[in-house]
Amino acid sequence: MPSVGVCRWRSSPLSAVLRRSFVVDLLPPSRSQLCGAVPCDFPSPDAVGRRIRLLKIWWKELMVLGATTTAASGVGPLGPVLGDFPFAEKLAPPVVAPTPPAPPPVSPPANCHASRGDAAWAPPPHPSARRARIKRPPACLRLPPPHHQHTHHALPVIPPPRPPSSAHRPPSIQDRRAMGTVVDAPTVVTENEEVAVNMLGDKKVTVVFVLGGPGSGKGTQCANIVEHFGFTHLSAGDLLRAELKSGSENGTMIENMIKEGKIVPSEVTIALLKEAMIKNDNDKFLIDGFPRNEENRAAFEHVTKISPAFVLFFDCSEEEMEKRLLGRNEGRVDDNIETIRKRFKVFVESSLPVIEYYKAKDKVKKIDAAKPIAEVFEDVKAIFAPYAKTA
Ligand SMILES: Nc1ncnc2c1ncn2[C@@H]1O[C@H](COP(=O)(O)OP(=O)(O)O)[C@@H](O)[C@H]1O
Ligand SMILES: Nc1ccn([C@H]2C[C@H](O)[C@@H](COP(=O)(O)OP(=O)(O)O)O2)c(=O)n1
Repeated sequence: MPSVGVCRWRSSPLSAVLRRSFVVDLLPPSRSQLCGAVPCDFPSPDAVGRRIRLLKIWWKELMVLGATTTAASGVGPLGPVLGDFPFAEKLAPPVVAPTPPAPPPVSPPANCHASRGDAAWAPPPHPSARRARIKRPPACLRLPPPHHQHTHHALPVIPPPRPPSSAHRPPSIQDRRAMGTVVDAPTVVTENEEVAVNMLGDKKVTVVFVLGGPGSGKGTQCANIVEHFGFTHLSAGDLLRAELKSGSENGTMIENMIKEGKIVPSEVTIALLKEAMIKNDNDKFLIDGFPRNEENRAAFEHVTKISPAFVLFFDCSEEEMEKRLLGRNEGRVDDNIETIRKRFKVFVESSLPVIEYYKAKDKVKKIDAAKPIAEVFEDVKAIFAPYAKTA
């Protein structure tokens, strides 16, 4: 049994939309493997059904991880709280079959160019991973390429995005563990949806996602875009830092995630972004540093029904980004060499797949961000020309 499960209902002050969350925290050492929240918004009977389904899947994953359900922090044991789940039938813990013995080592297929020692190759999943709800791509395509330091970020060889269908979900925790990737972000089970209406209340919005590695110059160029093209800049990192300083109940969790270079649960970041967009009169937003993983992306689409006009991707070598971050001098707790390396790893493993997702939709505009600031902005300007202010 790896850890103690803590479960509670709580009201989120962050957003009227994410009113209630079913929160499950695993204490160390499993905290880094699984920590997150299933947003439970109940606008319609359909949505209730879907949430219950998601909750069941999540519950099973917890059980498979072997979480015990002991009460901790005075918030109550998992079972009784699940029993209180409004609208839900009782969610009995699934019977978990004993894990079969590990299969003998398998060599990569002849037509797979990666070698066994290569992170790009993964053996077929252990039978315990058979619960996967998605059709798995060929093993040799499953992982991003190995993480080399000081290299440009060629987009990883990953399977093309799944077609939008409620039958397809991001890989489960077991899938990711079977793949051998680090589960660096909490998992919210979300569905791929293509329901963009781009409306926030009665305002139609244009959103551009600004992505790139830490220190690639996203914030610097966003300031230029704001000045020349009338967008409002929303940095996910800045919003999270402001939230932690505000003394919010999520403050400690956010601080720890940032210090560790990890990605904060989507519901927190999305609520902050949504609130900021609603409060602002502008209808054109640069969302900087988000979505940082597939969970961020799918949850944002699900909650906001907003799809980006395009994704601005700042491509830069790690060597250059590291130099810039170490010279940034903004007093950030995560601009130290140890956390920087972790952030690079998270970027390659979790953020590049998001860029790949949008690339397949022909929505990525890639910029060579290694050039001097003014030259980078020349390239950015060409992309934003259609949004030139007409005053
Ligand atoms: N093209 C560039 N060339 C050199 N330094 C840059 C460039 N763009 C940004 N910087 C500097 O690098 C550091 C990181 O830039 P920043 O915009 O904060 O990156 P990000 O928002 O992507 O983390 C800052 O100190 C910034 O002044
Ligand atoms: N979508 C996001 C964006 C940022 N964060 C957290 C984790 C990131 O390492 C920190 C800092 O992000 P920020 O975008 O400000 O900084 P860098 O691009 O890494 O320089 O915030 C997050 O958890 N989720």
